Amino acid sequence: MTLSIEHIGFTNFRNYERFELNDIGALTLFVGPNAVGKTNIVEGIQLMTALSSFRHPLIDQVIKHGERYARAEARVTGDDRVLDIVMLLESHKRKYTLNGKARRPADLKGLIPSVSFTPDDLDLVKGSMSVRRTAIDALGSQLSPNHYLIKKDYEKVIRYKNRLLKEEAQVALIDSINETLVTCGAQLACYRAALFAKLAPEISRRYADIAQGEKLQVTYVPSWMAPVSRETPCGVASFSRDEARDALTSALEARRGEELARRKSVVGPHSDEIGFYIEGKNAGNYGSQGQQRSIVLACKLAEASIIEDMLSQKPVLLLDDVMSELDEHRRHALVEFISGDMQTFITTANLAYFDDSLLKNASVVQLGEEAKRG
Ligand SMILES: Nc1ncnc2c1ncn2[C@@H]1O[C@H](COP(=O)(O)OP(=O)(O)OP(=O)(O)O)[C@@H](O)[C@H]1O
Repeated sequence: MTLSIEHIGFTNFRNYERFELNDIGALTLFVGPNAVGKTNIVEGIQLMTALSSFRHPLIDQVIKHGERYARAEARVTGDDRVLDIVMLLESHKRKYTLNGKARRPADLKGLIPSVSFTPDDLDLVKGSMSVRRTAIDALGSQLSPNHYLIKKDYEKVIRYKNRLLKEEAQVALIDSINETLVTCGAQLACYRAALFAKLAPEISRRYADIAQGEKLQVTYVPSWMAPVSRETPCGVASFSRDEARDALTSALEARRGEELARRKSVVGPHSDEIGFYIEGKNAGNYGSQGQQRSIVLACKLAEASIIEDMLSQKPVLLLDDVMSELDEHRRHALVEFISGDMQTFITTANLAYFDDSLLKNASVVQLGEEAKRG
């Protein structure tokens, strides 16, 4: 399956009153000064493909100041198919249609997946554990609507449980919510573990290519085994759903007193641990900036290959101002990847980062003052 985006249009989206792009090819470069709206375009495309934004905005933040609604449309074509996807943001709600029919985000996930790479992605290695958990669930959600739905259910359960703990509700009530937590928590942990089993070796392989054979290990430790020492890697855990249910149930019982005392839920996938280790050392604590950047790049390339493998659909690549973050060698690795046949959108303030061989195959969209005014 080879679907690609042929047209995008935004109305009242961020700083754009109207932005439109037609006859989109394999590689598009958006060039312009700071604050002109380059990232806003990438965000719009991400909301139409991954159906999420790396900025995690509230709906109202995306609607142009002073307007009531925002609308984005994308025409996706390929394999004799024409898909018109529309997203409407209004009254704190986000609604999608596909060829005129209302669709839930879960129905559209994976249809035209995307991989984004932004300067904030460095937090994947340096940032808190929650950044890594969010990233794995965002990928899982594109690969499987069930991963997305279970994650949403789990988030609801954990919010409710935390409220009960905060209000010092009866223990019986907390025990009963724990039963639901075990059902969706075990399932979510299984989805994550299955995804890591594919992703971790691919990230390590990509990293070795970028970093001249250096050994990177990616680890996944479910909450019932955590906390573990972050000083030594302990692989990717593997378990069946029943094993996950039993382990989660036991851990919740064992740490019930702690949860009541701290008035906060401490066991469950929201406490799973994900780590990167270079030659056995925690890359978040000991990796150089260059090594951390290589890990992020390896993650992104691995993500793209896993999506293609699992969905038989190449993802759209969204690269927001990352060339300036990478040195010559890593830029080269990325450009080689781009030069494959994945549809790619890149933003930059400086075309000098791109060599002529790339530019001659690209369509360059100059964004200027008129874009700023919409
Ligand atoms: N809801 C909104 N309504 C109107 N304007 C908005 C809205 N949200 C963001 N903006 C404007 O969008 C602009 C920023 O756009 P964007 O982040 O895409 O810039 P950029 O071109 O990527 O800049 P840089 O190169 O500095 O990262 C800012 O001027 C900001 O005020």
